[in-house]
Amino acid sequence: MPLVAGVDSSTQSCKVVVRDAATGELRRQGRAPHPDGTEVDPAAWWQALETAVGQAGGLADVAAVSVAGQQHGMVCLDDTGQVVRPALLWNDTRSAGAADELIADLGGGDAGRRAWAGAVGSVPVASFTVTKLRWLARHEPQHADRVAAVCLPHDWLTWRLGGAAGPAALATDRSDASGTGYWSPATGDYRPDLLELALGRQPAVPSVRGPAEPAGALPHGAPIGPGAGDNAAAALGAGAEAGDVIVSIGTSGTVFSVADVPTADHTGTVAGFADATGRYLPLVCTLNAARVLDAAAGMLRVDLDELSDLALAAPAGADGLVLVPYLAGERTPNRPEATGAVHGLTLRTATAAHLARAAVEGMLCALADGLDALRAQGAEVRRVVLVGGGARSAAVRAVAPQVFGVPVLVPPPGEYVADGAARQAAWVALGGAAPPTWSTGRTERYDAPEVPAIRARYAEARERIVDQLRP
Ligand SMILES: Nc1ncnc2c1ncn2[C@@H]1O[C@H](COP(=O)(O)OP(=O)(O)O)[C@@H](O)[C@H]1O
Ligand SMILES: O=C(CO)[C@@H](O)[C@H](O)COP(=O)(O)O
Repeated sequence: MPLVAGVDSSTQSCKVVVRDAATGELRRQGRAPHPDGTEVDPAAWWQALETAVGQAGGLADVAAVSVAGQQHGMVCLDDTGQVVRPALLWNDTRSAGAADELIADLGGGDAGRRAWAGAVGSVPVASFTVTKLRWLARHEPQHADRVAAVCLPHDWLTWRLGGAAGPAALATDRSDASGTGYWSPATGDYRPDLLELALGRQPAVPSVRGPAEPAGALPHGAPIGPGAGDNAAAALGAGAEAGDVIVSIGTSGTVFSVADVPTADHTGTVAGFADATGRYLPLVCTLNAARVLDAAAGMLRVDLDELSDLALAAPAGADGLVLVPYLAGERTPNRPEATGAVHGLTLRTATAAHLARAAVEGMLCALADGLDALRAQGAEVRRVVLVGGGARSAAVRAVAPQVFGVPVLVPPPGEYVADGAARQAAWVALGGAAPPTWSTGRTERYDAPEVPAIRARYAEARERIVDQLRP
């Protein structure tokens, strides 16, 4: 049977899987790290992709490949196809003021937010590409003037894989286009007026391909799929069906479900994205997820497994110790300048175990707020499927049902974003109305009685934070 490849160019690393197109059986894989920071030269992603592809045995024998990637990052190209400046990533908060300006431009306040939600399904926050373009126009006019085309990380890698034949060859898919802030999932069209509102003129943008429509070809002729934003690819990789709710704990924390109808939450909490199958992906995103565990482990000078053991040694609720996890500022709630906080320190709670537990609970409470927001948009949350690097933590798996109040299903540890990209590539290679059915293997189920006191105490602490010090 033919082989297919899937790529996940995520915030922290590039992962490549090569799988059997029909069965999904894993044949080869590779990975390479990305540089730290919220501003990255796209050349570093290309280098990591080449390394990871090399480790995975190359692409010469695959029948198709697809690239999934971190959403929203602004990659600007000049008229020769050169990158104008390093990409601003989804977790770069410098464009928070630009988001406010854009909302003001459409009427301000509630009216402005309703106008944006009606136009593109989402209200702009610093993460979205449209706000980064406005920031560029205001702060780096010399760069803004050179922008001939703007695209996203996965679009740029797809284009490079296909030979980079000029900006006109750029292509994307619905899911990633829906995170720009200038494409409407409800109508399937770009909003050139909003693009112009942001940058002052209309640069070229990638053409939006259908869910299994090729976006280019490898040198040996194998098609390159349209790719996807990483969350939409995770939904495809985990085999999510309409109604399933996924929580992904990576650099970002995301809470999303596959829906048959688009959403338009004017509060801005739920982003009304598109998915990778032709449906929709209402999504809540936090800036603080797995790295909260990394930071807690660093503070306690333990590794991630030891952090998990410590957290499980403390009681549920950590005797009232709460960690508010806004270490990178926050997007949901929209507090780009916020910092983290620890509340409830007493002689009893000032232990490593209590702090470890509070870090796990605080991160999960922020995601539980996301579940509530999805419910408010009509999602029925009967159970949660947990994926991402953070799902490897035994403490996260055990505590999640206590905080979420529903059973938690954990598929075997894996690269679900890269798998989703591979499944899309199989769809492109094999054709048909739907992607092939692949098994994700044995899912573990975690049940525990809900402990409402954890979220109640967190809700008390959540508002008591201070903003970052200005240098
Ligand atoms: N055993 C573990 N326990 C807790 N966190 C883990 C474990 N293994 C990996 N991680 C975390 O997973 C994160 C990377 O997850 P991943 O989903 O690959 O992120 P991204 O897609 O944003 O690059 C890292 O921050 C790392 O700390
Ligand atoms: O901004 C979002 C979703 O809107 C993030 O989910 C990014 O897509 C980055 O993802 P990870 O690297 O954390 O997986």
